[in-house]
Amino acid sequence: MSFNIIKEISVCKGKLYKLTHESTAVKGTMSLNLYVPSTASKGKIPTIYYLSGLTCTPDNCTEKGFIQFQADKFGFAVVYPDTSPRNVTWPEKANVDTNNWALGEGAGFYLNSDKFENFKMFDYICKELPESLSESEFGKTIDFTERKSVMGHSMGGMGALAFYLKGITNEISPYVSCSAFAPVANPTDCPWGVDAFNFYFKDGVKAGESLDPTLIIKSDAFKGKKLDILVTTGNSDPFFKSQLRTEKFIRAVEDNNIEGVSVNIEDGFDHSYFFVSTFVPQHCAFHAQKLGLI
Ligand SMILES: N[C@@H](CCC(=O)N[C@@H](CSC=O)C(=O)NCC(=O)O)C(=O)O
Repeated sequence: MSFNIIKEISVCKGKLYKLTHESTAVKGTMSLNLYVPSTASKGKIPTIYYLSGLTCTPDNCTEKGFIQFQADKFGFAVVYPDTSPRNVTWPEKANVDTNNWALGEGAGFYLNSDKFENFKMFDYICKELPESLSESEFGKTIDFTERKSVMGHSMGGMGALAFYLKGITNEISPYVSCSAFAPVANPTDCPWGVDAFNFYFKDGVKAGESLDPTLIIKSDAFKGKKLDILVTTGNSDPFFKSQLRTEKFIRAVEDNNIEGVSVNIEDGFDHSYFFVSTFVPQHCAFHAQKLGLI
């Protein structure tokens, strides 16, 4: 077994596994949570990967997202990865401000840094993690690699959108569907994204363009495409104007005549897990339908 089971917890009708494993991509020990639902289905159980936001560990959404109820209802497994490598030894000359919660640990931005060797979260989430999870290791047969969808919040919403779109163009193994809560939708044009790309890439923001959902979706490769994306953002989110750039994403979708992308701006909701958990049932039903579970 390549994963250490730190804890097995009864949650809803299924089991939550708190896991660690040694990652080659990030050159260190990574933590994650896995929820295995109660489903009695004979076929393989599909998987939703949940990508968290800035400052999160695998536990934030596990404890406050209430996805487990939906996983039992529809019959999917949920993988909650960490948001960065941990216990990083920074090069002295990098002069990293470890008090900045939007960079470094907890803020891996789902990219492959060419400045810091541990920060290869793109490779870790898209390749190493699904390929390392063995389908029969956790008591049921789970499809971690093919019948899979991706969901994320904020920085993780950016990751979810970028990964899904890169799957469509066959740069990585594809996801069936994508949903995002308050995603950082145009990171090359907001302070979190600009700071992160300048921090992680030698070429700064230019190198970040290939991970920017708004820039990807407005490219010729997506003209007139039919996609399966659901985005929900609250208009009382304190980051709505300064960081999320939802309106730029909507315009890119419209300008490129893309179908199958729903963006809902919900009145009065903020950026917290009160907001996320409110819309989790809707997002899970969307994925369940696309994954053929309903
Ligand atoms: N410094 C604050 C704010 C950090 C914050 O709001 N993080 C969000 C994601 S923001 C974009 O990626 C989050 O998910 N926080 C965790 C939670 O459980 O709410 C702080 O440290 O709270």
